[in-house]
Amino acid sequence: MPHHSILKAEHLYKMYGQKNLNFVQAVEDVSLELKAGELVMISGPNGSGKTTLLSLLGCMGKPTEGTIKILDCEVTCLKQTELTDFRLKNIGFIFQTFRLLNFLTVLENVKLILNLAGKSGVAAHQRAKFLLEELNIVHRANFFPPALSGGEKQRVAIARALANDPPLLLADEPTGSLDYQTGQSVIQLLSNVAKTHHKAVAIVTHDPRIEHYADRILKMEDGHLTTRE
Ligand SMILES: Nc1ncnc2c1ncn2[C@@H]1O[C@H](COP(=O)(O)OP(=O)(O)OP(=O)(O)O)[C@@H](O)[C@H]1O
Repeated sequence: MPHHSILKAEHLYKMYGQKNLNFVQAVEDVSLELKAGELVMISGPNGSGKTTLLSLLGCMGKPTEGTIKILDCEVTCLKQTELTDFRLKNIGFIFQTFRLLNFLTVLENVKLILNLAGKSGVAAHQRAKFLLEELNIVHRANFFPPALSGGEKQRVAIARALANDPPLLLADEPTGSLDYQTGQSVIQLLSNVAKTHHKAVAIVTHDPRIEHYADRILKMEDGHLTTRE
């Protein structure tokens, strides 16, 4: 069962462009809450604002209006430098295209996130190894990403997202580049992560298989959430 609140967004708006000039209201009056231990799916047609909403929740972009609280921090009030540090420690991101660094090994990709958060040496090495073991990909620790399959890359990306033990995981079409079976196992993994690691996991996706694992399904249309919280 879901537990305490991890994220609370209230009356979010995001406008691109300027009024009367290539103006797009991508997110309009969205309020939602994400709790520890739950997997929430955000679905909706192309252009309905899903990715924009996810980027606001992940503090990658500032809302035009509205507030976001993650744990006890009002993130919409943080300065850019504070936000970078906050994101590193509190939010794990998973993308359709994995976004691994091809010139680093699998182990180094995970260690880098730990290093950026101030953890280094043996502790960082052991933590990265532990996560790769947990995600069943430790046998590829010294490989470079281009040598991995899509499913293997996504496992590494999930290990990296978990590196600093963030309470919030955000995934944008995490199965979009994977075949059916691999996609299925990645979804199971994310569901497991929500339950066993007590993370709040939000997934933007068109993949109907995720519905089965979702504790809640939020639907977007024209920038609005059509399912009320
Ligand atoms: N950087 C940007 N500048 C201007 N308009 C943008 C920008 N990013 C997104 N938009 C517009 O905002 C609206 C919402 O886009 P968004 O990518 O959030 O939708 P989506 O639901 O994720 O779509 P898809 O399912 O196709 O990925 C669209 O009309 C899009 O064209």
